[in-house]
Amino acid sequence: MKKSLLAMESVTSENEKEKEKKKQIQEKETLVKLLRWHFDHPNFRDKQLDAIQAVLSGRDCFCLMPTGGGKSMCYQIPALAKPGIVLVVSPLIALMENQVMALKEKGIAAEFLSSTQTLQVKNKIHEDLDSGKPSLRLLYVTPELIATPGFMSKLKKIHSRGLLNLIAVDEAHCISSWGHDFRPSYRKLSSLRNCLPDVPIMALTATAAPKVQKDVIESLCLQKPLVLKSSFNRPNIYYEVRYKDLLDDAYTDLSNVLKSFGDICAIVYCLERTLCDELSAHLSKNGILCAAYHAGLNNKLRSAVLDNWISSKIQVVVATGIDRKDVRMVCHFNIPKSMEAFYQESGRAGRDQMLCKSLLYYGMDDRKRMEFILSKAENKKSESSSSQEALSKKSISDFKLMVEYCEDSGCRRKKILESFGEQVPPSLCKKSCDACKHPNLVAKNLEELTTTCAIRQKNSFSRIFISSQDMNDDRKTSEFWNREDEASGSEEDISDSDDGIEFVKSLSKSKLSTKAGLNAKIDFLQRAEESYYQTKDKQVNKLNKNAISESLREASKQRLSNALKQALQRLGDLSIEIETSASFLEKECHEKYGKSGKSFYYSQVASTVRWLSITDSTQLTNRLGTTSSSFHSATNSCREEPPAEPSLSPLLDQQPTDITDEQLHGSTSTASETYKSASLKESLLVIPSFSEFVNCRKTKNQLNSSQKQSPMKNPEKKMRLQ
Ligand SMILES: Nc1ncnc2c1ncn2[C@@H]1O[C@H](COP(=O)(O)OP(=O)(O)OP(=O)(O)O)[C@@H](O)[C@H]1O
Ligand SMILES: [Mg+2]
Repeated sequence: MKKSLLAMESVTSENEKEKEKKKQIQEKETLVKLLRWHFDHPNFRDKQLDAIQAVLSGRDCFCLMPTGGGKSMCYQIPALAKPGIVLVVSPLIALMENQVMALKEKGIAAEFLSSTQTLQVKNKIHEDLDSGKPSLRLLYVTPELIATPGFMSKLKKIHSRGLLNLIAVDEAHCISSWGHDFRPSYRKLSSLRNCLPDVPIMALTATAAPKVQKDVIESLCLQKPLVLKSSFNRPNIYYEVRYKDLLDDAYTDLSNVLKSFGDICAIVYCLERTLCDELSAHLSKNGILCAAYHAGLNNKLRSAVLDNWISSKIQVVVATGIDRKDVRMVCHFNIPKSMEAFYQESGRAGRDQMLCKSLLYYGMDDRKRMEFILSKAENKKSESSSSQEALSKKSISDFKLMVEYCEDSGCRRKKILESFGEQVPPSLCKKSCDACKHPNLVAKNLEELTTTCAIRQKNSFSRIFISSQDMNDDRKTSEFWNREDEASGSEEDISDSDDGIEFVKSLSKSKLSTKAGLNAKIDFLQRAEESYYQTKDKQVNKLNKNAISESLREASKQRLSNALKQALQRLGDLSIEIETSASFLEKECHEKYGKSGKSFYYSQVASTVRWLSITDSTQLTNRLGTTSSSFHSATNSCREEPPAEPSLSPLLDQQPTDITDEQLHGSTSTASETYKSASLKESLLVIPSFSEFVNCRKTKNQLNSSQKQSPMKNPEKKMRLQ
């Protein structure tokens, strides 16, 4: 009896299992059909289906996938699988706009609510939500909106009608103060579970730090969530670092890189809005279709830039946060503050899985500036609480990892993945970073960087970097004015700014009104700069620090002499007297930049060293022979021509394949640029000081406005006016 009962039970459970299995297969088929029908993708990617099935069954889910891994699909498909609404919380208005636009193009009813919309549009969305049968499937909102009592009661009403299927918290790492992108407003999302207890929550992020993961799960009160993790490797991204201190001009270098890629779509990240604007202006001047995009622009202009970029009318955006799937290159013009931030931003490239490139411009001044900002934050936080102090210590150690990424000669990919705790087999990179592809060149650049910095540290102060001492003076903190603007945005507006900028705000005690116009700001900056240099110059005169000392000149001569020796080894014996030639070259540098200060002088020496490492015998003898007696005998006139411009595999790597690393001594420029620069220019462009730059801009502005004012200068306008 007992036996047969057991047998009966087992038959029943077998049947149930079968039924369950069948149901699952059917459900999977339905979901795949939805994916194919709406998105044209043949199949789900790794872990997507598990995530979708979990939330459809009412379970919470924590979804950790790399950038571009397809996280959005994990909440977009559930929105289509049953009637009702999926609420998506997103930190960036640009991301919301972008996704909503893409969904609408596919005929999917999606909207977003933010302060950027007109009242009319907002009212229409609210009407739909209040109706018995809303047509909306996906509603994107900012975390600030969730926190408003009015909106929360609306959500409760929708839920009471059984229409709220899922809450997806995108970029969920923003909730954690341990993350790279902490947004206090995200903290308010913890009320979601209390107010809407039985609505499944899905947290999505590409941030891998275990502490952040734990924090996200706890803060959102996820209950027994299905935790899904994928590898963070982005095999389609080629990683490269260029060293600003070894380049003649990073602006021009970037401009050349972008031009050499043709009409690709790119994002350039900058630390500050002013730099965004300046860089964008520089690139535009060089014929690159480009625009600045940041929270400082008015809504209309931001939308216009976004539209133009998405519709390919512009090629490059110089941005603080923006998205498109066919981005072929992401450039960081300043070092990011952490590996997480870098991974997230560089990951905006190649979301279509095609080859793409991450290019980081690393500069010592940028590094020092970031270190200063972080240490200032640490000082401030250590005065408040111990948890805050721990946090800022973490920021500093996070930044160290980023510096290692730039200053270490090892595989860049390995560095990224290991910083997220992933085990990396040596075969993983497959030469898809500059350190693996050109180890000798990278090592050489790093060596030169070390020398450059050592000498600079010893002998000069930079005219660009404002040292920590100087930062205590109000007049000298002016370069952070743009951050103050950023913080002045309305709460709901943010979504493109960084909540974690308070420490910078506190630095920026400038007396300048945040509402001041551009010209007022330029005037202010100019006065600040003048006073800065007046004070500095007084100090310098007193201590005679700015003079290019004999010992610095001697060190430069030595450097040039070493570079010359290497050049002669490479080119064969040209019977050049090394010491005399080195003196001649040093004198040239001194004559050109001796009066402009050490940085300029030193940069000219560095440039000459680089030139020596790639020049050919004809160019060398011409430069030395015509003006110096150092060239003693006829040169080997049958020397080979410099190599023809190599054919570039533009996205993966710009180094020529037929030239060894050893031949490319010391240059981070592309081979083509290097050869061009060797043959075309023997002298550096004169770099204007900030004042010169501002004056030139002012004159231009005045000219423009006087042209505008004078009808005679614009006959077309005059005719129209008449
Ligand atoms: N199953 C799939 N098959 C093919 N392509 C897919 C699939 N799922 C998503 N994609 C595509 O992958 C790209 C990246 O997707 P998505 O924007 O969702 O990534 P993400 O993980 O949210 O990245 P990020 O962290 O940068 O926000 C999109 O172009 C999307 O259409
Ligand atoms: Mg995403």
